[in-house]
Amino acid sequence: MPQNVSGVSSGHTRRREELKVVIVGDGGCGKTSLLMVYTKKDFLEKYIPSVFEKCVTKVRYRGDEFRLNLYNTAGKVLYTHAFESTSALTPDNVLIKVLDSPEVHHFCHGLTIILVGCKTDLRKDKALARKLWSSGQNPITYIQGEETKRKIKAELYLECSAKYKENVEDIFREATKRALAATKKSRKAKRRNGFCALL
Ligand SMILES: Nc1nc2c(ncn2[C@@H]2O[C@H](COP(=O)(O)OP(=O)(O)OP(=O)(O)O)[C@@H](O)[C@H]2O)c(=O)[nH]1
Repeated sequence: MPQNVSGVSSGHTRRREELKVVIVGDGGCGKTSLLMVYTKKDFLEKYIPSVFEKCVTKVRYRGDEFRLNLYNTAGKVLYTHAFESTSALTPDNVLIKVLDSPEVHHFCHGLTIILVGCKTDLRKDKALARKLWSSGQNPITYIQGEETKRKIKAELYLECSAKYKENVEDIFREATKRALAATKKSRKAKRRNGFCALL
């Protein structure tokens, strides 16, 4: 979610971009860990259910620096959208939860959605796989993740393991890239609309 603020940099007045990323997903699916590893390079094994939190970090993209406002929502209530790639959660559940999520409607209406499959390392966990099989379930595959992305009209499906710090940076780089592209698009549309209104 892009926002603009004025800033002064290197003696020149220039527009500094602020971007907003809201993370929603099931309780315990790994949202806080994803944020902690990205912002503090720190992974906690212990599960502490979170309440709504905000943190701010800076990100560099194509030589420019942007402010990333990161919002972590409480999973118990139910964008980057996260789900655990090995949980009982099926892609259809994701679809329903995403579309029904008040956070999505409140924060992300009309904006870029990235679906994230978390804890991919657990796909290799044999004990967990047995547990899932015994209840007739399977870990979610990459293909299922991609299908869900199409269903929910997300722009992108990415997978990560916060525990092993795999693909974490990529998620926020993609979020930055796509938020910037969305800003550009909406500015163009506004300019077009403004021109029409004057006529
Ligand atoms: N194996 C593995 N465990 C993870 C990973 N990411 C998070 N966990 C564990 O999963 C548990 C829940 O992670 P959180 O990041 O707190 O989950 P959350 O989505 O923020 O949960 P809520 O605060 O309830 O919304 C913790 O015990 C983490 O250590 C991962 O990539 N791999």
